[in-house]
Amino acid sequence: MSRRYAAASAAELIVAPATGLFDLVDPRAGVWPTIVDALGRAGTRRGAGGLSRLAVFLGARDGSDPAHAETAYAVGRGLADRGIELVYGGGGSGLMGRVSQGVIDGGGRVYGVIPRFMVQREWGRIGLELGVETTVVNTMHERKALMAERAQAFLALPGGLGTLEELFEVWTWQTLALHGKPVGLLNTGGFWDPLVALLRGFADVGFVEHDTIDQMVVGDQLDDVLERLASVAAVLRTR
Ligand SMILES: C/C(=C\CNc1ncnc2c1ncn2[C@@H]1O[C@H](COP(=O)(O)O)[C@@H](O)[C@H]1O)CO
Repeated sequence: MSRRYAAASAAELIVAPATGLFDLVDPRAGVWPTIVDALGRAGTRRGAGGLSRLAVFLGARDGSDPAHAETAYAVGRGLADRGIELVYGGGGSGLMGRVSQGVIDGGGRVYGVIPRFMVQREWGRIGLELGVETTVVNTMHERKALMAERAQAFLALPGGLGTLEELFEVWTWQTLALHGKPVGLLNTGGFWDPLVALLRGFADVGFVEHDTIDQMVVGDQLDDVLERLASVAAVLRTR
């Protein structure tokens, strides 16, 4: 628990005693990135168009195509290079483990939010690594709310039911104007093409706005996707 700030009532902050820095940081106050930047660990480049905290939703499994694991790791390295904090579900397995390992290896920042029952099942990222901050919450709902609050934009990589659930929740909240944060799909190997086609079909028959789908950033290059997320964020901010 933070000394200067009360952590979210239902959340319990795990601190890294090796640094002692986390004691002074409210996970939601944005102080942590400032401290890390001051220490010069976060790289020299600011995130594309000012994005500095990105939530990534992705599989707790690797899937059968090794390209997805490679991409997830590369995305982690890419976020570290750009000084963008990874906000994610705190897991250590599958693509979740890969992306967070990429960030750690690149010397970047990881902010994980994981429900207690997953920690008890040892699904969380193990160990207290430099640059990794983990918040343990009581429920899946609290986890998603905290991630959504912390991140400035959302990006889905390949995954399964959990990934879809997380993606659709933040996307639905955006259409309801509960937040103005952009949502994107990293379309490695055309993974998301069937979903986009399905949703375009929904729009054709009047259940989804075409604009809603057009605003979703879909691309297979991280640089391009990050730039477009930052542009959409600027547009949504003006609404
Ligand atoms: C599947 C295996 C272990 C499960 N470990 C998980 N660790 C963390 N988070 C998980 C885990 N399983 C499901 N989740 C939740 O769904 C999201 C990703 O799920 P998907 O269904 O794989 O897309 C994740 O963010 C969690 O919400 C053993 O291999």
